[in-house]
Amino acid sequence: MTADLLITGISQLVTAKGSGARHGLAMRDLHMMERAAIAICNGRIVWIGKERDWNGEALASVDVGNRAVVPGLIDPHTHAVWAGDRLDDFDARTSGETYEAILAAGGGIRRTIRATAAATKDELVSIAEPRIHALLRSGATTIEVKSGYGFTPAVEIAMLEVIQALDASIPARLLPTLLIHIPPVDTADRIGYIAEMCTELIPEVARRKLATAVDVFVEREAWHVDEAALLLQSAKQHGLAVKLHTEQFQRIGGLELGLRIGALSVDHLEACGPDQLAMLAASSTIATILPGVSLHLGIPAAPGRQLVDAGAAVAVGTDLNPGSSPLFSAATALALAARLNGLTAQEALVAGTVNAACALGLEDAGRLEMGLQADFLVLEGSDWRELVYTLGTNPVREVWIRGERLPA
Ligand SMILES: N=CN[C@@H](CCC(=O)O)C(=O)O
Ligand SMILES: [Fe+3]
Ligand SMILES: [Zn+2]
Repeated sequence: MTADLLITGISQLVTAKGSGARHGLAMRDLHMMERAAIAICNGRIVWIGKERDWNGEALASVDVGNRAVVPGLIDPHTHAVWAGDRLDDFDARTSGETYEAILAAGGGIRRTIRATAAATKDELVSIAEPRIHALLRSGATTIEVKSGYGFTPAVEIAMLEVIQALDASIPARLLPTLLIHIPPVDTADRIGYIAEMCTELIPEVARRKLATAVDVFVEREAWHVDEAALLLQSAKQHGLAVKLHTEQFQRIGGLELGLRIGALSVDHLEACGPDQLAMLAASSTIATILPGVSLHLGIPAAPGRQLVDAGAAVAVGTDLNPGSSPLFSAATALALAARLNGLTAQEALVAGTVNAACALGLEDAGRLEMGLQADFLVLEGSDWRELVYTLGTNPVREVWIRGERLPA
């Protein structure tokens, strides 16, 4: 066999094997190979095995110096494109105000919507670029990015075009989601707004392939279940996958709607109750938990441990956004999931790789296997568990995408 490149000096190569989401305790089934090597051709993995078993020819080789290698992480939930800041909200919250009260008073997400509408597309690209780079440096080689700070169809489309432009200029793969975030303040306008989304925005997004999924925020201060159902049904009619932000603060039926409608994922789940665990476990919907939100807002952590024990397929994301989770590291999201949500290191790695890929409808990502794209991380240490153990510094030494190392 001839390869373009052979990666050697791998102390441990750790990956889930085989496609599909891992449910429950199967989230601990990782495959570990010591003193491994990876052969790459045209950006794809053509061989993985023990270094001593390689008998092909490689045009070049790189010795990673006795370090652990894991698949590139998948961040399945971010709002990385926004303008302005939420520092005044942060001041208010650290002085005792709640996130929901700030939102109800016209601040919070609405403040970011005003700032984002006032920015040009070029400005949004240049503000968001360093954020995506931070996620990439932290190990995320595939990143979902939501719109949702646009509000009007024109600005939502502009946000999705910004994500498209970022995707073209950054080596990470970006997956765009149309987020129908919050309703107009005036109750009387809600029905008209939903109609506009269903007849104008969603069809245009589907026609122009500007997003692969539609997400709706179900919450007392956002959309109610019957409203979300209309929006998500329209998404499905137009061939788009669906997702929900749900059970963040209140239980108002969003999770049940998500399962009924066949959502790819239900995200947040901080308020998910014990009676909902089995329902989620019996479904193919991924439970995406976002520990940065619990840390930043001081709200209860989603019951990650209970979800896994009940048999659900759990994914972890940063939820990078200015209001509820200014978390710029996918590796730290895994580290927090172990501390706040009770996942083991093994479960956290599966949650941040294969299961996160499934939350985005991707079958071909989050694993190191022959035939798949060579997206992987070389860690600083020789024991892969440092990825989930480390806090406050980057455990990721090198990020490789399509068989190429990103410049440091
Ligand atoms: N929960 C609603 N949406 C975002 C927060 C957006 C914001 O506060 O700007 C979230 O995922 O938490
Ligand atoms: Fe969120
Ligand atoms: Zn979110």
